[in-house]
Amino acid sequence: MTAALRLTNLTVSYDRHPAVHHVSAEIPAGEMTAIVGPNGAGKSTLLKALLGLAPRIEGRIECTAKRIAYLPQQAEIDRSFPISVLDTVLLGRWSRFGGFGAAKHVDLHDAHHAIEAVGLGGFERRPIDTLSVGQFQRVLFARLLLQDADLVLLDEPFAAIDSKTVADLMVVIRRWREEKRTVVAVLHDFDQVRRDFPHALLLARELVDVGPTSRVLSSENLLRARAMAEAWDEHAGACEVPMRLSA
Ligand SMILES: Nc1ncnc2c1ncn2[C@@H]1O[C@H](COP(=O)(O)OP(=O)(O)OP(=O)(O)O)[C@@H](O)[C@H]1O
Repeated sequence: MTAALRLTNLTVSYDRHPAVHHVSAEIPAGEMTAIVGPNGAGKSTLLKALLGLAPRIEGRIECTAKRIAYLPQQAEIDRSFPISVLDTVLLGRWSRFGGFGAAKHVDLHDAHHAIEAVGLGGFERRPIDTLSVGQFQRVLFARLLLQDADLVLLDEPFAAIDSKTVADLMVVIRRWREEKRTVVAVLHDFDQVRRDFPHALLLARELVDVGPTSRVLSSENLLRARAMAEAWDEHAGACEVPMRLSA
């Protein structure tokens, strides 16, 4: 197995309180991996650490991907400003045309294509604050398509999304896999994970298991994850390196 991501003894903390603790794991390249675990298990924090967005990271993250795309939870996105569907999707190319550059013909072509691919043809001029949650999630997927990343990180992509939209967006995710891109998604629906994601990482602040989904989501592991999450001391401090006494 080629690893897209290798985590070694990764600890991520907020204000010196660890949210993810001593995690070592490999995520296979070109595969679909689900990150699962109870509420507050550290799943979103782990994704943010992979992007370098977490405040304090110890341990090691090795990543073979050149381009990473990230879909945050919808609740974290402010869509109250007046920007159209097309312009939002074009932001996926922002790193190529820069803050003051104009989108090229090819970018516009790809944006229209991506909007069609997520089933939103005809919505190009609609302001994003007029869209339903499911329609807006389609827009965000179209933006991911434009990013052309080899590692795609999705944080709860299907929260509050109906089954038709989930099915349509799963088509996009499966296509990424066929194109040998690596997909890592935080998910809560175990049935969906068992059905669609061959690999899983079960987190309860610490790693419970990582590997084939059928093994990782065993009832023993799920019970263990729940017990570990319930026993976690929210106020625990960061591990201190023992002070060495000099003679
Ligand atoms: N910005 C932050 N500042 C301080 N603590 C935070 C911050 N973000 C998350 N935490 C804490 O880190 C812990 C892990 O949170 P995280 O959001 O990573 O869990 P999660 O597994 O994604 O949860 P959920 O399934 O509920 O979305 C929680 O105790 C949370 O309160």
